[in-house]
Parts: sequence; C-alpha cells; structure tokens
Amino acid sequence: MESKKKPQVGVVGIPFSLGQVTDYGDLNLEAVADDKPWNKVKNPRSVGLANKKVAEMVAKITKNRQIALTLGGDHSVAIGSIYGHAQSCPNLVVVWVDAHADLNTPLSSPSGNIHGMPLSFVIKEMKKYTTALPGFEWVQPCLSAKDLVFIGLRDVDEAERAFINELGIQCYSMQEVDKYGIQNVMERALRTIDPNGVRPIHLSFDVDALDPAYAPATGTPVHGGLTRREAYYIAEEIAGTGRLSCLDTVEVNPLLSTDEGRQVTINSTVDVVSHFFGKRREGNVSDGYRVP
Ligand SMILES: N[C@@H](CC/C=C/[B-](O)(O)O)C(=O)O
Ligand SMILES: [Mn+2]
Ligand SMILES: [Mn+2]
Ligand SMILES: [Mn+2]
Repeated sequence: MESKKKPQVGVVGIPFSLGQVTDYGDLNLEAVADDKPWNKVKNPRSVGLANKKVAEMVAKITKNRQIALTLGGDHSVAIGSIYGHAQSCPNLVVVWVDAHADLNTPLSSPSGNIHGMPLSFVIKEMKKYTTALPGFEWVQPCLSAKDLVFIGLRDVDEAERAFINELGIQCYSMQEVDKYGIQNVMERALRTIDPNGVRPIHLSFDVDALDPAYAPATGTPVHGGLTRREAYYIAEEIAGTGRLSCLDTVEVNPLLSTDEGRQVTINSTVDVVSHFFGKRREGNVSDGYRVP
C-alpha cells in the first residue's frame, strides 16, 4: 500500500512467501482528487478511502477465520485493519509493538502525519478528545483502552503521554522492557488484556519498534529499540497463544536506506513475521514428517 500520509513515498509491502497463504493481492489505492490538507493533516481523504478498502478486506479475511496479514504502507493502515477486524471479532485485543504511541489526534499531531494518529480513530475513550476528519466518516471507534497494550515505546509526544495517563492504557516502554525483561513484559501484557486467554489478538507491528541496527529502512527510526531476539520472543509468545487473528506489518520503506540497510530491514522483518506465523528458534517439525 503506497504511503500517502507523509511526503516520503515508497513505503511498500514486503515480498515474501509463507506456507499456506491466500494472497488477496494489492489493494488498488488511488489518490482522491483535490485532497486538501485539513489543518496540517495531509491527504486525509486519500488515506481515509484507502483505509476503508483495508477495513473491508480485513473484515472479509477474518470472517473466513483466516489470519489477516496486512503489509503496509505506513501505520495509518491500522485504522482500517483494526476497524475491519473488529467487524468480525468485536472482542479483539490489540498489542501495539512500536517506538511510537500513534495516539495523536488531528488536533494534537505535531506533524499532521496520519501514521502518528491511527489509535485515536479506533479507541472509544478518545472520542471526546478528537475531531471528525474528512474521509474518515465511515470509522466508528471499536476498541476499549483497557484492551490495548503498548510494547517498545521510546518516542512519545506530550499529548500522547497525557492521553495514555488519562485513559490508563497499559504501556511497556523500552524502560520497562529493560527493567522487567521481555519475558516478564509479555506475561504481564497478555495477563492484563486477556486474563482468561480467550480473546482474538490483533498484533500491530511497526518495524521501527526494532532498533535501527536491525531496521534502518523506516521513516521514523529511534535508537534503543528491540533486538531481533526480543522481537522473536514477542512473536513466538503471540504465536504460542494460537489466537493471533490479525497482524499488521508496517513502515518498511526501502527508499530510506542504502542497499545494505534495505536488505537488513527486509531480512529482520521477514524473520520476525515468520515467527508470528509459527517459526520457532528451537526448530519446527511439519505435519506428517517422520524421522528418517
Ligand atoms: N509522534 C510523531 C511520530 C509518529 C510516528 C508514527 B509511526 O509509529 O507510525 O512510525 C507524529 O505524530 O508525527
Ligand atoms: Mn507506528
Ligand atoms: Mn513507529
Ligand atoms: Mn511511520
């Protein structure tokens, strides 16, 4: 999905293949003519229309009881993927793995980039702090703040921190990852949002959650991020629940790095995603395999 939420174009999907997947293809996302900024929010109608298409596709896939893998594109795509997912799984929980909270509203955003705002469109308790945006008339908030957890934060705007405090959103920044370790963070995170271990999981993975050493080709890299090992651990724990229902993988931007940086980023991303889909560092044995 071509990125329309910020001047840098080129945030594209990642070419890779996985076992038994149904490739639903690229969404045909055309820009809306005369898409004037709203305040400083760029391309609202184009991003809104694109997300409406994402929502319809994710709703269709998850209604088929398939895991919807949404390859961004930038993180604004999570507006459509979470809304669409909630149409078939209204009791979903969201695990947001990111250096950023992406909780700005069109009024609080310092940049006007919608990739910094997706959660403000879908969290019910954010309604009183935000405003309607042309192109997003179709979105209804569908997620309760108590059903969301952040992991990996290290670049949070003041308004976002105030919203997190106000809404009491569970948050494991890199400080907590360092303090408790990723094993403890995952245990606490899942126990709090899904104590009975029964709810469908929407995992929204922004590759800038990884340390830039592992994912340099991204729009907003921030030092001091997750190692690949920590990301594998998150992925293996989520896969181990058997309740992953939707995975967003966003913000790979091949245009923003050297050839080597691009390859490093794609390798890290493909590897982490394959762990979300069951690859384990201890090794895997496929069904029907018999020792020789
Ligand atoms: N908070 C900043 C940065 C947003 C970063 C978005 B990302 O997490 O999707 O990369 C903003 O609102 O502009
Ligand atoms: Mn993000
Ligand atoms: Mn980010
Ligand atoms: Mn971004």
